[in-house]
Amino acid sequence: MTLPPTIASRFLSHPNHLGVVAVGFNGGQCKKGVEAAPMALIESGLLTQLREDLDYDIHHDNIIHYYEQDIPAEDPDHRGMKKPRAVSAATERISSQVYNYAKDGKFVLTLGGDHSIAIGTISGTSKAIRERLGREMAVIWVDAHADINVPEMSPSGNIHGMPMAFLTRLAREDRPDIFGWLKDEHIVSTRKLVYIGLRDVDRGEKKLLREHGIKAFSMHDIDRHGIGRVVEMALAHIGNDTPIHLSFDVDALDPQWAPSTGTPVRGGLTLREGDFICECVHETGNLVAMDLVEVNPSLEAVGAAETIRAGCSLVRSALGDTLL
Ligand SMILES: NC(=[NH2+])NCCC[C@H](N)C(=O)O
Ligand SMILES: [Mn+2]
Ligand SMILES: [Mn+2]
Repeated sequence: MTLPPTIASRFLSHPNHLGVVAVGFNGGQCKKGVEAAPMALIESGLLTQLREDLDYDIHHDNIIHYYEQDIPAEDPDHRGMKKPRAVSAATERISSQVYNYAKDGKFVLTLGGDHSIAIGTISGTSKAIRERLGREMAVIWVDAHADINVPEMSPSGNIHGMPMAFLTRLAREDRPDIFGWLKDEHIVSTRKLVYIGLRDVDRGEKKLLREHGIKAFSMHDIDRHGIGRVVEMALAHIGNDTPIHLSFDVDALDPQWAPSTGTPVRGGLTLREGDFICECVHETGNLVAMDLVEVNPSLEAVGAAETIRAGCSLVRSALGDTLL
């Protein structure tokens, strides 16, 4: 029997080539342990499965990057942000790692790390897609949280709650050592951003989503319409001719499925619903990159193996694994 074809994104020149970036970074929030996720995911066999079961040609430097050389000795708060220089330096480097794979027309899979790393991943694909195809890319952000706080309105100062603000330029900073390296080619339009799974959105974030008309499907919408209809509406908003970057925060899943994460929120997606989102995004043939973030194997230790298994399942689904 031949393997089922993994559909390739029609936007990639090497759709079966997978560039993997293992990002052991935890500086966007305050809990230790999230830096161990890429190692745990890889040790559980994720890359082997992608190679052997799904036929991907894996490009990986076999290094888990911790970006220690990028962490400055002094890193005082700036505009209420914690560790702004460390996060800026790490994400600047991640951005060029992701860009280097994406510019060759490879699919880019990034294993986080906390969600601040999306400042690097999304800016990297966005720039490569602009250069290669002369077009803007869309972002599907699957998360309990909107992660679109402008620094001044963040309740925590944790940058993992802010990446979409910097990526859309709702937050701007000109200092080159604090995200000033983000240029126009890195930016994503608020019209091309869609959220799925939201249930813990800060007051200021709700205001931003409303004011900028950002498309968002909360758990309420999923309860009302069902996951099938919600994914259909999310994809319809993006349109069928736009490359997609999928940023999946494992805390979008209910803690029942993914307890080992830094900011769990009850009332989330089932693992099947999470996988279904990934399967549907894959089926568009437009997916060019995926992030899996916020797996923290040291939290809720009894649930760590389950959380890692859930993460692997999400990645396989997004990369074309099918049930039949
Ligand atoms: N990537 C995450 N898990 N983000 C959680 C963010 C929580 C909260 N909204 C904050 O800004 O601090
Ligand atoms: Mn989250
Ligand atoms: Mn998040």
